[in-house]
Amino acid sequence: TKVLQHGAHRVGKRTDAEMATWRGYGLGQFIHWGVYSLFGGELNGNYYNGAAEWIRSWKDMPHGVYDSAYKQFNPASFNATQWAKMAKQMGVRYVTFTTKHHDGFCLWPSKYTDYTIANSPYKKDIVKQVVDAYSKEGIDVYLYFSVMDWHNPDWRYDLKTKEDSAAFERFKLFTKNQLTELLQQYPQTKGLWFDGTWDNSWKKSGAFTDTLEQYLKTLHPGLIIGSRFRADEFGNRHVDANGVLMGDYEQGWERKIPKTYADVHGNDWDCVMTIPENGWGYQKKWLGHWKSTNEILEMTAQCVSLGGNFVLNFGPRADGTFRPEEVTIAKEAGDWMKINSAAIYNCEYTGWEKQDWGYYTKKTGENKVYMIVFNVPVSGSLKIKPAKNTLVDKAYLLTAPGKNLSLEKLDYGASFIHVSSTGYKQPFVIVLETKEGSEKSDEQKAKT
Ligand SMILES: COc1ccc([C@H]2[C@H](O)[C@H](O)[C@H](C)N2C)cc1
Repeated sequence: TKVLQHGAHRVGKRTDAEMATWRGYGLGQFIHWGVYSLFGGELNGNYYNGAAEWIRSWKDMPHGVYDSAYKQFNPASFNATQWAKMAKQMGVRYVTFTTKHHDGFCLWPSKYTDYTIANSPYKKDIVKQVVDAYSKEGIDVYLYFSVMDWHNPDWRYDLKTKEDSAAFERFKLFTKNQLTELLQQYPQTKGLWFDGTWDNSWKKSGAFTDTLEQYLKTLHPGLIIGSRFRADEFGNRHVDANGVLMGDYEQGWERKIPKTYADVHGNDWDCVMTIPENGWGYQKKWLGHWKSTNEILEMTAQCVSLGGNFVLNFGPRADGTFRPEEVTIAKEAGDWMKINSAAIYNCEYTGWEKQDWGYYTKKTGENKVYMIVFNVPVSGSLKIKPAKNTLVDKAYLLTAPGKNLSLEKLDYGASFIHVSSTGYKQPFVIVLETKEGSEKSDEQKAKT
């Protein structure tokens, strides 16, 4: 391994209480809201076929039109308490909210630029309202912050000239100042979700990113920052030149979910996902497929079964209301979570051999394994194969703890659990209470 000045300063997961809380969230909400929500991916009847929050970069969008649109931002229907209650009902345990996206518009009254909510017709501090309302509902708040800032004249994609470097020095100070005011104004914040850090200018600022991350964690002990923030002194991102993760969790799972446990490399991680195929800000027209509640529940189970969290994005309209599809998904997912969240909250990877019927999760620190069943085979026989030296003491439906299900022993330490093979409209959970021990062979039994 190389000796790095600005590589990872920790190998392996964080072991503190704040990170243990993060690890147990299971389900989160992302919210993208800003000036881009006014356009909803459309201008003069034409639709931008990229992600709606990127519409300023569309060739058909005059920068002047976009950059003056904030003068129309006045969300009359915005009610942070209603947002937080919808999220609470859905069963999310953390929310990540856009304070400033790539367009540079600040949803808090930043002292370091005029391009903020304070100079919009709405005037009031949106970040504060969101932080306060979600914290009041017991949902932890994380703040999304885009380093790349298309509005700030000192932003640079690369550092080619002395002038570039002089401008970027000013930009780095601007960034540090804005992050300082976010942590000081909204101290309930549990972490920062960085974006817009893939350009050469940032990759060439490895030492700065290291110093800044340490400064932020000194300013706010326990702060959680993922692997999208740092660069090492060679411009590596996410993992340093020695292949060690730089950040408190792997933050690369954007609209994709790891296939196997090996893919997560023993890191903490979460997956951030859109309901439509792409697009995070409000889009008037969702192009292509958008996910059903059962698909979203399956992604949630899949992530938790591989030791991660699942974070679903909502893109409210400029007026502060949500699309009917989003309201429905929050309600339906919440109804399922109300009954089944034991299999999601504070659960982790079991290491048992994955079966076709669905996903295993394990309650952290307890001898309880959950089967989250999505695909009942035509036989109605659910095969389970506990890890070595683990026996199943009893099995029962999470919704019927008094009625033990019968386990038919098979060879090689496997068993069948027989359930009805029809009539399922949504996933269900079977609880397996486990104990240490190994299958006694018949002759072993005969001896005792
Ligand atoms: C270059 O491809 C990108 C760049 C940035 C993104 C941004 C989205 O705008 C959204 O904020 C998402 C969380 N982020 C990764 C998505 C794809």
